[in-house]
Amino acid sequence: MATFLRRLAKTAPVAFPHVFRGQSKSSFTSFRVPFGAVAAISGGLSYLYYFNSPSLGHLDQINEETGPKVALNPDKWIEFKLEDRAKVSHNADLYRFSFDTSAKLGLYVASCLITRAPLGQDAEGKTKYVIRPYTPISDPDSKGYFDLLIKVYPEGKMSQHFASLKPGDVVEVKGPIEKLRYNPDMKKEIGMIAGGTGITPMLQVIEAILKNPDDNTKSAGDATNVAYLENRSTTTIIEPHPSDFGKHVSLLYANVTPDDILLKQKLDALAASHPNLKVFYTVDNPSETWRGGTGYISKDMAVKGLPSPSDDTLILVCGPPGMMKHISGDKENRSQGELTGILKELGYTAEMVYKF
Ligand SMILES: Cc1cc2nc3c(=O)[nH]c(=O)nc-3n(C[C@H](O)[C@H](O)[C@H](O)COP(=O)(O)OP(=O)(O)OC[C@H]3O[C@@H](n4cnc5c(N)ncnc54)[C@H](O)[C@@H]3O)c2cc1C
Repeated sequence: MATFLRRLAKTAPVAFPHVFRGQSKSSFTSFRVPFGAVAAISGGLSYLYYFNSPSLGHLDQINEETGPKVALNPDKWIEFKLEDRAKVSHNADLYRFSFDTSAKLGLYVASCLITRAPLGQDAEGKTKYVIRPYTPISDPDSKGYFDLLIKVYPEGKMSQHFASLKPGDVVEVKGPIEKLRYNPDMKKEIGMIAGGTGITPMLQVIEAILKNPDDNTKSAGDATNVAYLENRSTTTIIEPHPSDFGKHVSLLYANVTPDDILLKQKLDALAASHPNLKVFYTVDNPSETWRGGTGYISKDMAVKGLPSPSDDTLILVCGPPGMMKHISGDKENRSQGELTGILKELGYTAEMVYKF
């Protein structure tokens, strides 16, 4: 685990006087990865649930006869142990959870999971829970661990719960929750628009497209995506899946300030080592040295940065409600909702757009 943190530290542009909450047995290394501070994604799943009858499963309930050994169960809450955590920015933390090292998490690209935490008791003395979805940023093929990157809200019920966790604590998780099911033969041109923590599902898709199926270092036990990226961006020639070969991916990523950009160094290194990936950043409040775009994602940015409307184009959108309204219209309950906003005005159709 210390290796994980050390490697992650090396990707950081600036050393940061870290504050690790809680007590860790590991010897942490200071690091900082800029992280988006745009309001967290909200949507159909991002509301408060209260449950009174917990149905808790355990990792030993994995059924090895039904297929590959996976840790997640869509019908049971499973306890996952927090292995380690690290401060990523002024308001975001990276959490690594561990499980049976011979099992995969059971996530596919792109999906999320739901977490729940006890939140007091109801009038009858039964436990109430807060439930929130999160999108792991670790490789779905990794065995024995998964990583969550979570922005902390001062009054946020679940993010404050995460902020209080220390290694050894457990979190109850259920999933996967199906979102877009990516497959290499889907579309040739992939465009992405993300705001703040909306980058997390995009990372899953980007990594799936750029992934080399023969490269075993990707699933090495102690390697995060970030650490793996560091290795492969300097020493490894990437051979994409045949159907992903030549696929173009362009990402427009909006944040409030340059320091809020999540995993910028990782995205930059991926783009530098993969000519078929283009990343464009825009921020509301640029610094004096900022060289990216300024302001909300505009029609002009979309025209220049995204693949044109076509049957072979897919545009993925994920961000806070205001951004979704501006870009594509928000989701409605659990459906995609009507396509509106600048994507509609630019000639994209509902079939060409997926809202996370
Ligand atoms: C599919 C999906 C995937 C997601 N993946 C991620 C991820 O990978 N990482 C991540 O960080 N987030 C992710 N999110 C967002 C996440 O689910 C939570 O919404 C987020 O962490 C905030 O939850 P919370 O309980 O901490 O905050 P909440 O308690 O829901 O509060 C959120 C904010 O609203 C404010 N607020 C709360 N109640 C009120 C009120 N009554 N009036 C005014 N303001 C109020 C709070 O002060 C806080 O600022 C995802 C969301 C979705 C839908």
